[in-house]
Amino acid sequence: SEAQLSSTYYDKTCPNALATIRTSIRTAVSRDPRMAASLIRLHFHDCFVQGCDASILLEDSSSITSEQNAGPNKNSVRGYSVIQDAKTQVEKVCPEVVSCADIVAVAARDASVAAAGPSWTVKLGRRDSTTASFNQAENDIPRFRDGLDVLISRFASKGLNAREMVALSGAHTIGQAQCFTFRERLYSNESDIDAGFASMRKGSCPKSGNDSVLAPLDLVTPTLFDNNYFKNLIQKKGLLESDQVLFSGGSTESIVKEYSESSSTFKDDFASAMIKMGDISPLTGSQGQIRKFCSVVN
Ligand code: HEM
Ligand SMILES: [Ca+2]
Ligand SMILES: [Ca+2]
Repeated sequence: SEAQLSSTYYDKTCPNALATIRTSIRTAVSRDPRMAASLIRLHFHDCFVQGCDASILLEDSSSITSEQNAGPNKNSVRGYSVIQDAKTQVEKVCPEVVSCADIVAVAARDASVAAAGPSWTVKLGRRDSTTASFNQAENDIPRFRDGLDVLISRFASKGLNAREMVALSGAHTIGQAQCFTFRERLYSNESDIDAGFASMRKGSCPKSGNDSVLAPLDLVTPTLFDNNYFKNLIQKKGLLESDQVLFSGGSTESIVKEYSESSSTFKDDFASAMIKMGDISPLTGSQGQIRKFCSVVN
């Protein structure tokens, strides 16, 4: 008899929670448009490690080995301070009521809306962990060199099917990636990369050069949450190997094609899949705690 998340969870205890978070996220995205992408990714990397429990926000301490230093996160995940800023505003109106985990989930939705992506009703009532798992962050978060079968099984182990995985990967319709994440794909003489696209990207990502130079994950509409990501894949212009592998002769090709032809199908499925991802093993009831500061256990 586990407690369920509910969209009305704070209606009585903090009626202004959602409006307060929204204002905070809108301000952050208007200052730095890329933050919309970064906040969606932050929720993903939280939920894939111990569930959606704000474990990713905990910093190193005597009792915590931070997930922030794990391979997929280090010098890569952004937005920690944006979440803390929203938490600070929420604490002013309702101290010690709203979890950091819920703020991350709401921020991801508000970020999607800010980038002209879909909206959805966020379920609430997650509590914050008192632990983090560096090892799970190393082992469970998908990697950019993963093949299709590995990707499918990683998502399956979190309760998400292949169609949901393809929809969620559509988050790469916005945001940026560093050179080291796609360099091998550019120089490996693969047949599944468009030659013109490869030579364009080689310009700013030479064989031996600055690893951290950025390129847009969607070359056509990098700040707009649309279905162009899927059109790119059909043209062999996916940036990461883990992007292109979704349209490379495997079982997910028909889903990519479907999303490339219907923006509304993609957006509806993305919203549903984000709700399902937000449901990954939440702490509820008396489990965990409501942190006072998102980066430390009370
Ligand atoms: C399918 C497996 C996935 C892999 C292997 C993957 C990998 C990556 C990598 C390597 C980057 C660039 C990081 C960097 O260069 O610092 C990135 C960026 C990003 N990822 Fe994913 N990702 C996956 C799925 C997802 C999902 C499910 C979401 C969200 C629902 C997501 C959202 C994003 C966003 C929005 C960015 C851009 C972030 C920014 O600009 O700050 N990704 N991803
Ligand atoms: Ca987590
Ligand atoms: Ca786009």
